Amino acid sequence: MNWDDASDPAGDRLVGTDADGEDRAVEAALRPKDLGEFVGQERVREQLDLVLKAARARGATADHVLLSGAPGLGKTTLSMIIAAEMGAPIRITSGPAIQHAGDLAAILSSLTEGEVLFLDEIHRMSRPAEEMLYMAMEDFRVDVIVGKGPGATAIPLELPPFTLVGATTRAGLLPPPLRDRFGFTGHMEFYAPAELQRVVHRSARLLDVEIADQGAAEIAGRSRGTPRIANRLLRRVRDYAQVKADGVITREIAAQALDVYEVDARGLDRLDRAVLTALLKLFGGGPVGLSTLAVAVGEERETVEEVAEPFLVREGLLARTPRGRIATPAAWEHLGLTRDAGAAGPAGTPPQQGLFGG
Ligand SMILES: Nc1ncnc2c1ncn2[C@@H]1O[C@H](COP(=O)(O)OP(=O)(O)OP(=O)(O)O)[C@@H](O)[C@H]1O
Repeated sequence: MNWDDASDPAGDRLVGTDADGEDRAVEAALRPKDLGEFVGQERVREQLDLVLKAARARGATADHVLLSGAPGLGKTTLSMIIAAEMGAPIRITSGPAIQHAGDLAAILSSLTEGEVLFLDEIHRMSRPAEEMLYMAMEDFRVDVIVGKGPGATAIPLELPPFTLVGATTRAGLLPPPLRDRFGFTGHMEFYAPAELQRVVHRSARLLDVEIADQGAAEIAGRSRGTPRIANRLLRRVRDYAQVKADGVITREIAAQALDVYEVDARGLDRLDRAVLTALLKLFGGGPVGLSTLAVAVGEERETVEEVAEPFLVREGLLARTPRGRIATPAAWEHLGLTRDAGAAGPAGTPPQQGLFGG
């Protein structure tokens, strides 16, 4: 799975990790503004706090920072916090937007002293731009090439000191020379339910929504460890609470609302459950090949592999083995099936363990 393949084939999913238009509109209002407000990620927060405090004490520009982690965990938010804590402006761009070294030169040469440059999906920059970035990060200088062929000349351009904040879904995707030029690397983890509960409470307060502790816990438990999803589910639950109740989000209201939206107690949506149900009911828990599984749920191979499976694997419900996909005991338990009953299938499909796994 390629986390960074932002073209999510099931992009309108309530539990999708990429930001949609509505997310973007609301996220600006929900972003924590300083490290104190930023929930969770204790280790990264503490380390970053030291880096920034030390830079401020020296009156220097902060070291370059690399943030790695899945989408929606708060990398953009943290980069804005870094700028705010340093009292510096921030410029936001992304790897795919920088296709030519010239694009990067234009951005770099217009930075002001101390400015934070946030480069999202930094691993998707073009190679020439990447090489230009090495020198810019290390020496605050770039060589702008003028002309072509034997007559081409490199004109050195001095840059003001700046802080690069790079974000990537996996630090391992970066070439070592780039990775080594960051003074600090923070790995963002998925959030624990209690942390997400705090995110939900905070967002509810900002959105002026009344929510009970158990209501926030119910949303948090279904948010797949991701604040972006928690905030999105909160908005849908708020709609439900307004239309079907008195606007207050209790545990029951949150559970009913998310059942309507087909996000189950563990955060699986319709697609995840379809994959798991097919694996259990039609193939006796596997092993079964990806293509067969995809046909069984009427989806593209890529959709099953890139959209549904990563979370199922992370949750320990499905395993990818050389012989095919297999369900774990937790999958049977989650769907309330037993091996024999499950393998019999809903419409009397014969058990198929022998055929597929044995
Ligand atoms: N630690 C946190 N505390 C409170 N809210 C958070 C936290 N992390 C993220 N959020 C909220 O989650 C939403 C998504 O965060 P953000 O855009 O920073 O994620 P991201 O990692 O940059 O995602 P992407 O990689 O897709 O750009 C924002 O609305 C932000 O307010």
